Order: sequence, then structure tokens, then C-alpha cells
Amino acid sequence: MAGLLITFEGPDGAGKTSALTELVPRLRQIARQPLIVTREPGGNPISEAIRRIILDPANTAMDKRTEALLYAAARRQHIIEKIRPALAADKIVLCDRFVDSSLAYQGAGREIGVTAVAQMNEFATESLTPDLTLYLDVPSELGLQRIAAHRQSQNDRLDQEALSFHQKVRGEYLTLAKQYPQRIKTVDATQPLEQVITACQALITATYGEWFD
Ligand SMILES: Nc1ncnc2c1ncn2[C@@H]1O[C@H](COP(=O)(O)OP(=O)(O)OP(=O)(O)O)[C@@H](O)[C@H]1O
Ligand SMILES: Cc1cn([C@H]2C[C@H](O)[C@@H](COP(=O)(O)O)O2)c(=O)[nH]c1=O
Repeated sequence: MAGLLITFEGPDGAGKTSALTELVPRLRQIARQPLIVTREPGGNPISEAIRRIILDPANTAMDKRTEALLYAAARRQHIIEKIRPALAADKIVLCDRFVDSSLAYQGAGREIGVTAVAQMNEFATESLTPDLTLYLDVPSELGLQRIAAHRQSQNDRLDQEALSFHQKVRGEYLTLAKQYPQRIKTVDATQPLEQVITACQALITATYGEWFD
């Protein structure tokens, strides 16, 4: 498949959404192909509906494997409806979270096991793998502090997890970054936001310069 798939990963509060908001218009100015931005879970009506179920703080009874299956189901629909058609049309796709989130949150955080969650996602994605993943790294304490300081609405079900859950998530991200150094590039997200954005843009254009002016 043609196109370019770039994913953004990180613990809660790392700043992916903030960085993407600024980065997208900058990249659009220099991109040689159309660029779309999307997110997981979500990105299309069915997957956004699944997102609301997964993150609803009222759903305290949700089993951890049910949760993992719902993320994979949302991902499947997202790939079929949005990501694959965009890649087939040679577009640049920036995606806020992808399979690595399931490995870190469900595999490690929920302790289902990274191998089991990877296998389930192989089925869902038919092995679609990002060309590049930018991992925004922050200590869990800082990520949670940022969310507590800024978020006005009620926290979602995952934000409410204990610090130890978020530490397991971060630990797995760091392991994945070591395991796949060609694909996963780490950005120090404790830096001021402008520096995080600059670092993301530099990594993208250094790795895939032929896609940008
Ligand atoms: N580099 C930064 N320095 C200081 N504050 C930041 C930085 N990046 C983001 N923030 C703040 O932290 C909060 C969380 O940021 P954001 O929502 O972008 O993170 P996220 O990675 O998308 O988190 P989540 O996965 O929980 O949605 C926001 O209020 C944002 O203003
Ligand atoms: C894709 C995906 C996400 N999660 C978690 C991570 C976050 O806590 C929420 C999504 O919220 P955000 O505002 O988009 O960061 O869902 C997960 O546990 N597993 C996944 O596969």
C-alpha cells in the first residue's frame, strides 16, 4: 500500500493532542501529498461510538478483555473506513494512538499480556504497521499532573486509574521503543510544547523528507 502512516503515542497527558493541533497546519504547508489527521479510538462514527462506551466512567463493570476487544474493533473499523482508503490514495495519515496504545495499556497496564494483545491486533489490522511512530515520553506523575491541572470535564475511565497502572503503561512504551528503534522515535515531552512540536516535525521530515518540501 502507498501513503504514509505516522502515529503519535504516549502516556495520558504527554501532550499528543496539543502537539498535533500545532503540527498539522505546519506540516500541511510543506506536504507534497494531502494530509489527514485522525485518532483512536475513534476517527469515524462507529469507532467514536465505541470510544464513548470504552471511556464512559460509568462502565466500571467492563472486563479487561472486553475493553481490549473493543479497542481492536474500533481500530478495525477505523482502518477499513478511513486509514486504508487514505493510504491507497497516497495521503499522509497522522493518527493519535494506534496498536502500541493497546500493547501498553491493555497488554501491560491491564496485565493481559503484550503477546496476547498483539495477536488480537494482528487479526484486527491484518498487520498494518505505522511507517513511523513518535513516542512522546513523560513520567507518569507529570502526565497525570497536567491532566489534573487542565482538564475541566470529568476524567475518563482510564485517567482515573492508579499511578501504578500508568507506570506500567509507560514502562511498556519504553520497552517498545527499545525493541523497534527504526520505527519508534522518542521525543522528550517534558520540554515546553513548542520544543516538542519542533522535535516532532524534525523527526518526520528527517525520516520522510521526500514527502515534504
Ligand atoms: N509540553 C507541555 N508542557 C506543558 N503542558 C503541556 C505540554 N503539552 C501538553 N500540555 C498540557 O497538558 C494537558 C494534556 O495535554 P494533551 O491533552 O495534549 O495530552 P494527550 O497526550 O493528548 O493526553 P490524553 O492522552 O490524556 O488525551 C493539556 O492541558 C496541555 O495544555
Ligand atoms: C487507542 C487506545 C487508547 N487507550 C486509552 C488511552 C487513553 O487513556 C484513552 C484515549 O484517550 P485519548 O484522549 O485519545 O488519549 O484510551 C487504550 O487503553 N488502548 C488503546 O488501544
